[in-house]
Amino acid sequence: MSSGRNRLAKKGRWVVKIGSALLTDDGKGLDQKAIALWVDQLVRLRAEGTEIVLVSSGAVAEGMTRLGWKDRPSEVYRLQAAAAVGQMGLVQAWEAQFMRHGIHTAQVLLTHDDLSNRKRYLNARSTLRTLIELGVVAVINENDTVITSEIRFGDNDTLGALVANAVEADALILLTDQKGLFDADPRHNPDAQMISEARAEEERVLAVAGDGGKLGRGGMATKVRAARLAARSGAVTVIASGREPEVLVRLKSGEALGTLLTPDRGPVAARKQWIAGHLQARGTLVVDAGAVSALTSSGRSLLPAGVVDVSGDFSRGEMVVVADETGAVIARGLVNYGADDARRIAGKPTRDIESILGFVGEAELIHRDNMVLA
Ligand SMILES: Nc1ncnc2c1ncn2[C@@H]1O[C@H](COP(=O)(O)OP(=O)(O)O)[C@@H](O)[C@H]1O
Ligand SMILES: N[C@@H](CCC(=O)OP(=O)(O)O)C(=O)O
Repeated sequence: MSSGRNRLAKKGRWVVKIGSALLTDDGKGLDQKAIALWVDQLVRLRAEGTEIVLVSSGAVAEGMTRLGWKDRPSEVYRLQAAAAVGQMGLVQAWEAQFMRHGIHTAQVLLTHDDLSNRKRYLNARSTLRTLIELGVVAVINENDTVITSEIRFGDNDTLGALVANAVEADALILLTDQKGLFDADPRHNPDAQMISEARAEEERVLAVAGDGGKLGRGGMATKVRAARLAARSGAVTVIASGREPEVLVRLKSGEALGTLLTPDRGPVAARKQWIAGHLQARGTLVVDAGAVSALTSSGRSLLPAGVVDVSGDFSRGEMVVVADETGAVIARGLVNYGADDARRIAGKPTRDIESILGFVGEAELIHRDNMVLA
């Protein structure tokens, strides 16, 4: 088994994204039988220790069916209205199927901005991680009411990748209506061959990926781009057919189904680069010797108690530098509290956060997962 396939066989966290064509049987209405079968598989994976987050498309397609529309409208406001109608059916279908197994689901509607803006990213991340801890399956879709470009291009693949980044998933599984990525679009080239495994960054992989079908979807191009995004936090991506019997369970057992797209870096290195890469530091937290040792020797999160000084003007989710009392930079990370709140809780025990601020966002000022040591 290749090392990428091997990663799928381990316990881990999967983001499973199911596309519109599959969910609605190519626009004919929600395929309840297929949904029941995917849920049975997801429940088995969970029982074996895999954590699952679901990204479900299909709101526009289901809304069109419910409203009796034959053709996908080009007006964005009509697409948004259709999505609002269809989303009702979508969440009902997932909830009913998971309830058969006594598993709670949660509806989460997100935009790409929510996962790019640092503050909202941290908020979405905390909610999703809490749902995972509670054993609830999040059913995520785009918040189509407030977005325009994503709905025009029909792209939940990117959303799946951003979610994979946010929850630090080990794998992003893109279930679609083809067996995988072919070296040419099989709708137009009957001789096209499937690519079983490649690096997400390989040029040829993006070069062969074409657009989607009549439901106005992103096609393979958005899937390959999603794999590249997912690779930023070290996740592997699989593009596979949701119609393949037991596809999820078989992937988990390491079977070489679909196309596996692998990251160039391991999860830790990829994530560190992602945090450090694009952001400018907005402030500095000066920490005492105890905190320096907790961060550098014990790999701990930064608690307010160890902070002796806060400078700069930053908001929750922005990047700050952590320095020791001589000014040497120890780490960088995404801060859980804005500058004013950070100043008020600096030097205080975590248990006092609530009485000082009137709420507790997080116990840490910077969680170790959001921190890169210098
Ligand atoms: N190289 C390729 N290999 C496989 N499918 C391709 C390729 N290029 C384009 N496609 C098209 O991409 C479609 C899947 O993408 P899309 O319709 O957006 O699905 P989903 O709704 O599942 O996201 C396939 O039906 C296929 O026609
Ligand atoms: N969020 C919208 C559009 C998403 C979409 O079409 O994505 P996909 O079918 O996965 O390429 C929906 O639920 O219909």
